[in-house]
Amino acid sequence: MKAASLTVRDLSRSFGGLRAVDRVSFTATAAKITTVIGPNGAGKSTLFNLISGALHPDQGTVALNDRDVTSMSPELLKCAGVSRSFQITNLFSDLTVGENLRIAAQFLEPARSMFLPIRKSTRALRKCSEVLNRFGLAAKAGVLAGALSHGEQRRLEVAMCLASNPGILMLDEPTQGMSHGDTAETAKMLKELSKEVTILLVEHDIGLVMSLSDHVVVMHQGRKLSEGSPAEVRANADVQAAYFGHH
Ligand SMILES: Nc1ncnc2c1ncn2[C@@H]1O[C@H](COP(=O)(O)OP(=O)(O)OP(=O)(O)O)[C@@H](O)[C@H]1O
Repeated sequence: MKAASLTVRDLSRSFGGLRAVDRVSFTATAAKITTVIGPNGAGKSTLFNLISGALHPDQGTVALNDRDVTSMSPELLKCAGVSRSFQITNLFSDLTVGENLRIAAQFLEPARSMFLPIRKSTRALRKCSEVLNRFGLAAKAGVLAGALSHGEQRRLEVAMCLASNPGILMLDEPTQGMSHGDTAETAKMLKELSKEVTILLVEHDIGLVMSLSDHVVVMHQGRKLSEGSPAEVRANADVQAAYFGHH
């Protein structure tokens, strides 16, 4: 799929009396990196859950290109082109790197291919080898996912998201727990990927956010406090007070 744009309008969700996400609107432009930031409890994960279908909004819409995808199940959203990785490691640790990718790429095949020998799943197999090479994992194809380093596991998660050929890739803290070197390498890879797939991130590492993002959405207490280029957001007085903690 070609890189898609994602537009969120007036999205809201409460838990009891708490408005975790309060009328948030923004657009993740096609083939760009948009990052959602904000202090703990700002509503970033809830927003991601609303967009990716894990939670239903009380109000508001989510559109992929011009198609309304509000409240679609995560499975249908994946068919529509939204692929999401999670903060928690989401791999089959007893399967090899290649097998994990094969499962993710099987999505590209018609359902009936489940009953055919694996070698007949040519699209999935081609995608696997492309993704293995691209993510520098080809030499590890036969290694159990559980035996990879933390950085490699996170890389495999992103690779698995991409194996379904999405139009938008949603990543929740893709560099969490990574070494400095792995973080830099992942940043480079994401920048490269963003030429062909729209990327929507939640990220805490503010240095990374500023160097990597094309567009930043700042949340605070469920609301969108500000949005703009990294430089615009950094210069915004409200953001400085609420997020960076100075006035
Ligand atoms: N399932 C839930 N039930 C009740 N309250 C919830 C639920 N999920 C989130 N909240 C509350 O909604 C608010 C926003 O939480 P959310 O996890 O979306 O914030 P966040 O910005 O992702 O925080 P963090 O950076 O710590 O992950 C918080 O006050 C949280 O306690």
